[in-house]
Amino acid sequence: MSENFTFNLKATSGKARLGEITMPRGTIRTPAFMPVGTVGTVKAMYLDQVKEGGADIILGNTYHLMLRPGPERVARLGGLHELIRWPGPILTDSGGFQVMSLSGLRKLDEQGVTFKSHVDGSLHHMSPERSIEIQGLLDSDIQMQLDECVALPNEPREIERAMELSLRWAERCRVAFGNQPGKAMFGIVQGGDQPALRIRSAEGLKQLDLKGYSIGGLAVGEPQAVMLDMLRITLPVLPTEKPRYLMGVGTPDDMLKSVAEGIDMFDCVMPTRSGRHGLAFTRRGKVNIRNARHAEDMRPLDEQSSCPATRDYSRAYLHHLVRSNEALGGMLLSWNNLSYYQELMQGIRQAIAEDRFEDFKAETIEMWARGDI
Ligand SMILES: CNc1nc2cc(C(N)=O)ccc2[nH]1
Repeated sequence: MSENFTFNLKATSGKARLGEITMPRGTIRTPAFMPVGTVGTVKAMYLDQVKEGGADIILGNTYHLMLRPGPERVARLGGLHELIRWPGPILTDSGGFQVMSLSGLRKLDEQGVTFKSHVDGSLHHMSPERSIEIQGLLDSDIQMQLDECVALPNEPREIERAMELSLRWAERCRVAFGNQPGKAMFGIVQGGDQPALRIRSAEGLKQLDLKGYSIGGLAVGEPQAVMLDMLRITLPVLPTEKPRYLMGVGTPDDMLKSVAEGIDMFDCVMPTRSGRHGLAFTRRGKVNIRNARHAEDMRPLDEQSSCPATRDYSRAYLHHLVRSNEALGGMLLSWNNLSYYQELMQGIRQAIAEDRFEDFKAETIEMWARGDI
């Protein structure tokens, strides 16, 4: 534990980095995968399971929490950690991405965004300052600047406009965040698939001397090769002694290749969302448990796993639960998938510690290439 936010780079293997973020609420082993706790719950999971499964930190979505239960109410109830009973670090996004993807966006200008709630149609305005205020009311440990993330492909002029606006909002968020020793505010690099804009965004954020840097504006429809190219362009510009967080990513393949470029933190709804839809992630690839071929297969997903959902339940039973739309189906597969994601992150950290990450990456991708088993 530390009364401050510190990042300790412990080892490298190529460009892959092994590190630790220490904060008052706990230590985050990096590379880290952050389960998404959208509205104060990692869907279909008990947070004890999330913790025991290896997660050091979870993510909360500001957009959802500001609409329900509301930031002032969460503050009255003692903050998000108290409310949801998660004692470890929580990272909150700014709300910007989901305002633009989920709400009825009404207006976006220099001051911020005005939008209609997808819950009850009520009108809301969020400025950079209000986003930081909300994240403070939630008692968030790592807070994100408000930014504008544009979809790809897109016009370079539009990408540039959104990137420059996000840079100005980063400065306003930095001022609004002030000085909170045990907490951090991360800037978000934008710039789409335009190398010069990515560099300008990263250079601009570096001037703000932030505690960490997110790579935004990716995993929004572009090919994986474009995403990786943007990492190769952006990461060398950022300070090596600060953590880098790739937002919304991703599949095991995405994460392995992004760690190889120097990413330290990930978040993605993939393991939980796909678990609820019957897709299991295992060491030997994906298993679509809805497929009829599992109907009488009494093998577990992986008898060698330490996760009860993976080791103790037959595919036949999982198939039955998912086909019957039973809640337990999504619960067991979410548990399996998060367990696999954390097992993968632990394998990544161990491989970097032993300077054999490239081999680990190749072996893991090859195991996956064999596909459904
Ligand atoms: C699922 N893909 C994804 N891309 C993201 C980009 C951002 C961003 N702020 O640029 C946030 C969340 C994101 N999720």
